[in-house]
Amino acid sequence: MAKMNFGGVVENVTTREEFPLSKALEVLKNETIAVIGYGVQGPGQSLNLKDNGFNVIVGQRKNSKTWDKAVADGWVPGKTLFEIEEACEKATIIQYLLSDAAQIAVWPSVKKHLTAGKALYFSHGFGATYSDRTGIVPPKDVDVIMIAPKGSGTSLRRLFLEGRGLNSSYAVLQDATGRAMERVIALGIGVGSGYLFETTFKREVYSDLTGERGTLMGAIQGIFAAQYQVLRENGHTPSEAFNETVEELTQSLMPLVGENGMDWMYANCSTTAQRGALDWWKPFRDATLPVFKKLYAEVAAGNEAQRSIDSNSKPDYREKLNQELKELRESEMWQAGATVRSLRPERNK
Ligand SMILES: NC(=O)C1=CN([C@@H]2O[C@H](COP(=O)(O)OP(=O)(O)OC[C@H]3O[C@@H](n4cnc5c(N)ncnc54)[C@H](O)[C@@H]3O)[C@@H](O)[C@H]2O)C=CC1
Ligand SMILES: CC(=O)[C@](C)(O)C(=O)O
Ligand SMILES: [Mg+2]
Ligand SMILES: [Mg+2]
Repeated sequence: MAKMNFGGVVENVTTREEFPLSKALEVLKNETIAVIGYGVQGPGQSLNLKDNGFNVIVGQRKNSKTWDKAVADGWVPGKTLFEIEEACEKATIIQYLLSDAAQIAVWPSVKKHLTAGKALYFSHGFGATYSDRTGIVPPKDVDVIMIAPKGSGTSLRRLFLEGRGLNSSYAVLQDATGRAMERVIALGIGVGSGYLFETTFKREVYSDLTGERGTLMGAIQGIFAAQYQVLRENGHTPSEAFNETVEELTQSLMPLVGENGMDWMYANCSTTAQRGALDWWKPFRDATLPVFKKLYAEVAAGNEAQRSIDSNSKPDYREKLNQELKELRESEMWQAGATVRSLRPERNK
């Protein structure tokens, strides 16, 4: 474990240099890892583990779309692909990668197979932190660990194939075997993490729920929609409004931020833009600060978790979500976006 200085605060991190793949393979050489669920994280983590040489099987409901997807991805029924309970029985490490709501419903079937010395692995602090709402209370004689990749399972796989790696946080909630820490770090390296930073289950779920509702997903759509509306109300065309709100950000400016930070992106824009951005970021911060404070309080109170459990446990939750995504897709702004994307020269090759 290395100590790294993050803007003046020293934290524990683990990199592939100090914990190479060879060491991870050694630590887990006698383990059978069962990845339960084949939605978004399941494919990314299981395929990366397999390509890295670990002993991994997949557990998924038969007669489901994702069972077929697992078969198409090369998992073999009866050999490396099983019904959930069968996979849990064979496993020494159970990676519980069902949706957070489904984890509640399936918990009794998984718990049954959590015999002494096994490890229960999550990719989110949700189920165990909000145990009063989820009923997920692991037996005392198993390790309870977490690797939470900080991004979509789709990116986890894509970056792995490019020889890069998404960062993940890790935590140990219960160490029954004395091996929980080496198990979790080895798994973090195995699933293809770029580096690992330390957290707790509670801190992970509070920050993750805040981030996805905030700047990563919710707030960004909100601020896009507000600016687009103002531009349209003032007579700007959809193409102009979309370009000045979204396209320039995703295609030109955000990649620069990702590469070298905000000041570097600013420095690569006009002095006119720099003057304005440096003046206006603070009013935007001040306007949104109360919303972020409210959001965090809702997360900490468990209300966001409860809302997600309630809505995603309904039988038609997928149809409802798809309907809302469709409304977003069919809004003028994102329809304009579809046309803008179709005009990117590389799409016409
Ligand atoms: N989506 C992502 O990229 C990320 C997800 N996570 C966490 O990883 C975990 C897995 O999330 P996702 O991959 O998004 O899950 P998901 O929503 O894609 O669902 C995973 C699987 O659950 C199965 N499933 C749903 N309901 C079921 C039921 N009642 N019985 C049996 N199986 C059922 C689906 O068939 C699917 O294979 C969650 O804890 C999530 O918070 C963490 C980081 C990013
Ligand atoms: C991709 C990710 O890490 C999220 C946004 O937190 C999630 O999918 O839950
Ligand atoms: Mg996340
Ligand atoms: Mg999340």
